[in-house]
Amino acid sequence: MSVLDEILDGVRADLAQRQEELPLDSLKAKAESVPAPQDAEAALRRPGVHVIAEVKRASPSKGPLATIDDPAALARDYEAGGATWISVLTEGRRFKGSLDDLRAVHAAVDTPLLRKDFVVSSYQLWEARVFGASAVLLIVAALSQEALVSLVERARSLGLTPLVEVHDEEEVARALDAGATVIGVNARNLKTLEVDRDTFARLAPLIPADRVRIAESGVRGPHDLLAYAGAGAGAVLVGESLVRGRDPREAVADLVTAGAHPALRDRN
Ligand SMILES: O=C(O)c1ccccc1NCC(=O)[C@H](O)[C@H](O)COP(=O)(O)O
Repeated sequence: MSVLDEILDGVRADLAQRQEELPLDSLKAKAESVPAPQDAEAALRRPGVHVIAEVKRASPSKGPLATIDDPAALARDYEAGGATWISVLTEGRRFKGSLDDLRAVHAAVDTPLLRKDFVVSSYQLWEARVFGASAVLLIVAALSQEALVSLVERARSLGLTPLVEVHDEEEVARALDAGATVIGVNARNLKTLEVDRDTFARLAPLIPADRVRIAESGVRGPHDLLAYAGAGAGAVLVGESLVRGRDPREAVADLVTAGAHPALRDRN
């Protein structure tokens, strides 16, 4: 069984429990009192190469990364550093995240939030909406094409920006067929968990320039942002190097400064 399959088994079990505790109709009723999400895609379409900073405690590839007792404080640092989006991992078993983290971060910052999880059901989109996300991750490798198309449409109908994640040529074609306008190329191979930063340069030419192209994983500092930008990235998604670093605000600010270089400004 692949790592992704193992993660998905746990996600489905946890989801079934939450659905039992709070039926979909009750969840939908909660959404009525939550303000509309921000236009997260528009934020990424402003000039420059954007930084998506991730609240990430642990991962299947590295195990524990950082304690993060106060995700809201970390998110405030990311916002002060100039992050365009903040990604909040909500998967509990392997990444040690939670919807409570998303709620806490939402209460603390104005920056658009990405619910970073393994979405397999529209129930999770409603959760994302209720807990304050403006965007959701949809991983092509985790979904049938029918489910992907349906979740992209449903996310948009809830005002959420779908970030559709791909790992190879076939998945790029599936993302485009599903109508994805924000596409993330994850350099982390979900079978081996190895990071190959060249994946973005290989796949980016297959993604039309009118889509937002996000380079995910393996960003260690401004030099990696600039390399991804040179290959066509409009944004980078960064987790480990920020949560393990000495000063997350400064680390985000350094990336944001690199992404705002005049040579990169008019590319989006
Ligand atoms: O990070 C992992 O080990 C991982 C394993 C299996 C599926 C997804 C995984 N990571 C999710 C991510 O996409 C990253 O958290 C994100 O791109 C940030 O990457 P990094 O800056 O390398 O922490």
